[in-house]
Amino acid sequence: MENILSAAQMRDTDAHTCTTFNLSSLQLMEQASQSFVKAFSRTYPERYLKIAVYCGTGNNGGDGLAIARLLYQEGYNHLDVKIARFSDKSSDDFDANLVDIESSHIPVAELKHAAELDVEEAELIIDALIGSGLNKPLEGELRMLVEKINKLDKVVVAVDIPTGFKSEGAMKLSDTVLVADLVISFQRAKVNFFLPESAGFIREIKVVDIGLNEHYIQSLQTPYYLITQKDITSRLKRRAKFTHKGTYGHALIIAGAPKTMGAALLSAEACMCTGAGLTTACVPEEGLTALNTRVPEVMAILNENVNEDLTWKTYQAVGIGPGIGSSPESLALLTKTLKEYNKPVVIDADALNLIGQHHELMQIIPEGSVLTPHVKEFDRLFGEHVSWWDRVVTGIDRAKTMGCTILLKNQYTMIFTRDGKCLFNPTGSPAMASGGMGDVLTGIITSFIAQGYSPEDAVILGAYIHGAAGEEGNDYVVPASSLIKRLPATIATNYST
Ligand SMILES: NC(=O)C1=CN([C@@H]2O[C@H](COP(=O)(O)OP(=O)(O)OC[C@H]3O[C@@H](n4cnc5c(N)ncnc54)[C@H](OP(=O)(O)O)[C@@H]3O)[C@@H](O)[C@H]2O)[C@@H](O)CC1
Ligand SMILES: Nc1ncnc2c1ncn2[C@@H]1O[C@H](COP(=O)(O)OP(=O)(O)O)[C@@H](O)[C@H]1O
Ligand SMILES: [K+]
Repeated sequence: MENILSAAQMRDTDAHTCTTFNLSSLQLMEQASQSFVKAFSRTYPERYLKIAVYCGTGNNGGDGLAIARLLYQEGYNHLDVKIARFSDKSSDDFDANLVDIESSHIPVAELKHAAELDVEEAELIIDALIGSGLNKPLEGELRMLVEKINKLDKVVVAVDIPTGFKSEGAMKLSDTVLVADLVISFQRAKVNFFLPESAGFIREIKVVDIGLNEHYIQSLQTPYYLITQKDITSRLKRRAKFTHKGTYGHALIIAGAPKTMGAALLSAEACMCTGAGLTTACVPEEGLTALNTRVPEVMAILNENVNEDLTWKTYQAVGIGPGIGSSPESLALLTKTLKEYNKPVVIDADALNLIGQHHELMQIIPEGSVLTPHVKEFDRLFGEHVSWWDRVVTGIDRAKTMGCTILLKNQYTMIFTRDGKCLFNPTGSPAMASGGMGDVLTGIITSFIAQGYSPEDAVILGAYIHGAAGEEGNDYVVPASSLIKRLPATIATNYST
């Protein structure tokens, strides 16, 4: 997994890299600027583009000056630099790059006040006003300048971080940020890039290697990690020769009510398609014909017969919740499951809402269980939150105190682990934003647990494979039932070779 660093850790890495690689900070700035220019010219290869580079007077501004010089050398000759000099302070590396640019052919203008910005002829603006050095919300002249640039409606490419955007900590949609079409960010994505509030400020992100000391970065402690494909290939086990259905576990999916049988069908079919050796669905009698017709591979237990027909030790994994509703019978079935199945349970949807209404059930959730809320279910369980950052804080805390893995669904689904980490899943697509998708995820995770993966590994694999299957084909929308059909192939392509 890739660890995600705070702004302070990035600064620390910057200094450490200079020492260990025997580089000056100015040389590191040059490296960072070269990496930016390489990525920029791939995205915007037209050399006739009119570009304005807006620079602050810190190191982000220093990068901006070096980038302007390098772009000019690359043939981007319709380019000018505007320096927002709203204070007397400037960094040494900014000053050094200013000397270089002043001896070039690039026009440089200094703005002492935001009001001095009149017309902007450039089609594209490079934002090098402030990066990771933001120390308070934008105010005064800089805020006015950013608001003015936002109104120009130009294409904006941010250096490292958009001006005004915090690397970490709670964000508000009302914050003033220079809205970026593209952020070319240095070495690591920043935590807040993965939270939904960023959508209002950032359209696309590219992370470029600027040659920081990776060995050192990986030694840094952080709760935030990004899951990579390697984490999946290293976890997924092949189906070996001579194995049989008994090798891959028996999963029980407790789901569905007369009017929401689809949830049970989706969840049970996803469980089967993810590779559980056997899948049984516990459903109401009204759903039996649908189940037998739609997924003949899946066996059934009827809700009304659980007391006679259900033997817990038959099942290596249990998932409960999709479409069970909130009836007293569902509450009783949930309570029975949590009390009697003394191994981890995958708890989703209505089961989470029932726990939200009957908080005493929290106490009997088996150790190591998996909770898979979407945002509303998360808030019903743990209280209202005003920002996604606050949910991250709560998720980390609750997963530790409950001894459970909590998966909070989103574009970048967050997985809170029992040892206090927050893992971001990179796969998935807005094509997946349609009903039934979460029911499929429950089936997938339950299936991986039945096959012998630890609950945490099952959640990591489940979130990644679910998202990867949703991305395939780049479709406008992926109905949940179509995603299920892709699962066997998606899993196969993620095996290590
Ligand atoms: N780490 C790395 O790996 C590498 C980092 N590099 C680059 O360095 C960047 C970080 O540079 P940095 O630390 O100098 O901070 P930076 O973003 O220029 O901002 C500081 C300036 O902003 C000002 N300021 C702050 N908040 C403000 C506000 N609300 N409103 C108004 N002003 C405000 C602050 O003023 P002050 O508050 O101190 O008066 C100061 O002048 C990083 O993003 C990357 O681009 C690469 O070159 C090499 C590798
Ligand atoms: N924009 C998106 N990007 C990535 N994944 C998404 C997106 N929208 C939805 N999903 C995924 O689809 C699933 C939706 O789950 P949920 O809201 O519980 O659906 P339902 O209750 O209809 O089954 C989650 O796993 C979520 O991560
Ligand atoms: K910036």
